[in-house]
Amino acid sequence: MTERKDTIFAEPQDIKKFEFDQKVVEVFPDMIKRSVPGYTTIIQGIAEIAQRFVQPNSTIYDLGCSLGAASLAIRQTVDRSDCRIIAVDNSPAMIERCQMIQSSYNFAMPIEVMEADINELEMSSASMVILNFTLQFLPRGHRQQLVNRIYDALLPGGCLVLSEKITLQHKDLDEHIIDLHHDFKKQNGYSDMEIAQKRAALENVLLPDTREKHYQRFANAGFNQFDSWFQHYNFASFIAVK
Ligand SMILES: Nc1ncnc2c1ncn2[C@@H]1O[C@H](C[S@+](CC[C@H]([NH3+])C(=O)[O-])CC(=O)[O-])[C@@H](O)[C@H]1O
Ligand SMILES: O=C(O)C(=O)Cc1ccccc1
Repeated sequence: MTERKDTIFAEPQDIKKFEFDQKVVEVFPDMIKRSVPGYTTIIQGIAEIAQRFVQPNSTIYDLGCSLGAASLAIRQTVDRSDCRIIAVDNSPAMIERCQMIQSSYNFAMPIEVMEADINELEMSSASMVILNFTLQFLPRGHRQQLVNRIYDALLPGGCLVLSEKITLQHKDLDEHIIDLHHDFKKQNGYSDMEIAQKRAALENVLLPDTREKHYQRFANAGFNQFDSWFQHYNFASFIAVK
């Protein structure tokens, strides 16, 4: 096994931990597209899934919405005036910019942009809940309770779309896929130094689980229909239906 390049530049304890601050907000659309393989495809897929699952007189929750890319894609394709989107994030900088972006559009479907911790958010009458690369930033001890509460808030036939960075079950294969992800970042213009520093900054901030762990949480919450609908390297999206 060749020496991993990303251990040369950065000692985790020397790098400031990653946070969703104003500096990240300014570069976020570019950053996430260049860092997450398949991000644009996933956003488009969420909009198409919404066309099948959004029910009349219901609510859609976009949890950890950032700038609201998923909410905007849904409003552009479903746009029902009898439904509403509640887009939630606990980053003041993200919420301020998300509010500006969303209010610049004129859709029939209203959106409420809310600064809150999703672990404390009351939810109800949901036909669709989106966790698009958000659960991975919550402490692992909080994840099952959130998935349980999402299940309880969903209407019968409603769905949860969960997109996550994942750890592959087999360590050697996981290492290969991590390298392929880093190659993806390099192809998108990041240097070895930038990749290593981001990896160190995300250490103990972004905590990926295995696919099997996500499936276990779905089943524990009460979902009996769930599977993946997209994967590119160690980035996957799952759908669970109540
Ligand atoms: N406890 C919390 N409560 C609320 N928000 C939180 C919490 N923890 C983290 N966040 C928020 O979750 C988001 C994760 S980014 C989501 C991308 C978006 N979904 C997208 O489809 O573009 C993913 C990424 O950057 O890789 C950030 O905006 C955090 O502030
Ligand atoms: O997992 C990674 O290496 C990332 O860079 C994902 C990511 C993308 C955007 C903000 C934070 C983390």
